[in-house]
Amino acid sequence: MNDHVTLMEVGPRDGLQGEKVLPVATRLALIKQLLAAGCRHIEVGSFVNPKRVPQMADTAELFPLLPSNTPARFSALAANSRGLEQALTANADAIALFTATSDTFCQRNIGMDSAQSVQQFRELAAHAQTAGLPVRGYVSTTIACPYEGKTAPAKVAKLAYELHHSGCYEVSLGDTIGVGTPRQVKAMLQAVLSELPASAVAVHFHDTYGQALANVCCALELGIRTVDASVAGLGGCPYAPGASGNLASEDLIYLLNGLGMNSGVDLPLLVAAGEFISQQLGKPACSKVNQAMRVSVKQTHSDAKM
Ligand SMILES: CC(C)(COP(=O)([O-])OP(=O)([O-])OC[C@H]1O[C@@H](n2cnc3c(N)ncnc32)[C@H](O)[C@@H]1OP(=O)([O-])[O-])[C@@H](O)C(=O)NCCC(=O)NCCSC(=O)C[C@@](C)(O)CC(=O)[O-]
Repeated sequence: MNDHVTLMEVGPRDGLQGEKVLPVATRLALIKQLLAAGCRHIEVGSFVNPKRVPQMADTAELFPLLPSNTPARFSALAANSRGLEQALTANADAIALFTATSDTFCQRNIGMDSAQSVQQFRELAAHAQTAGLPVRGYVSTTIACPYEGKTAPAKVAKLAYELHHSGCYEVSLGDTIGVGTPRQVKAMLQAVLSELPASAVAVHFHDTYGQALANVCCALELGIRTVDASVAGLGGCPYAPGASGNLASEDLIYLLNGLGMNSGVDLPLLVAAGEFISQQLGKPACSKVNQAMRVSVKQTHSDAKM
């Protein structure tokens, strides 16, 4: 059994896109802390319409400031050909492209239906590969859509197959509004794994109903070894009403450590990164691990006073 699990740290993109606008220097400081904690796959930002997602407006300024002497891979999300050109100019290490099972969600998010977005996806993926840029694909609303309801697993499998065959090295399956439970997630993943090898699949859970870690266990049992998560549990798609933050990276690493699985990520340093960004946002970190550690630190301090 392969005991290594890759954390795809999406906090600087998926996490921060749903929070208040932060300066580039703060986004950079977060990324440096994530690097120090051992994160090696970081989605740094997105190249989209800044009027629609102002939190990601300065991603082009952020890229040249990233450390160059690191084994980490810095990726960016793009929603159209202009975004792809920006990612190429920025020398991103990889590009993340996006589609969803739901026409309404696609329309609200990128102004086209699912079939049109797949067509655009193929064109962008071909262009990126010609330019030597690895492509990661997202399929959103894999369990349910906030506008259209439940998603059939066969629909997810068909889309995942199409993205994989358009050249994605990996397809990340998003439970965008975090409603899935392990039974539904298992059915969806089994459908996808009948078309794609587990090595080409990642999972991306939001934690709206507290099911994200249970769903990760389900994915691990099925052989999937890449998990997206966001430091401090930040985030959520601005076009998915009701979606709460992503699975917190700290909680994921705590789980993996407990299972004896290696991620290469240092939990205390990751917790520090979560505390840092939460302070910048003026709110407590959503991660259970951060909350537990704050309580135990307070307890130690009050014990010391006695
Ligand atoms: C797709 C677009 C860009 C189409 O953009 P549009 O606004 O729908 O229409 P447009 O193509 O006519 O462009 C309108 C304006 O945007 C500008 N524009 C257009 N493209 C760019 C660009 N790349 N960079 C900078 N500016 C751009 C363009 O120049 C124009 O400027 P104006 O004339 O009004 O001044 C837009 O709909 C958009 O930005 N959507 C936001 C998409 C987004 O970031 N969604 C959140 C990420 S997806 C997600 O979170 C889910 C995921 C991946 O995490 C997985 C999961 O949880 O399931």
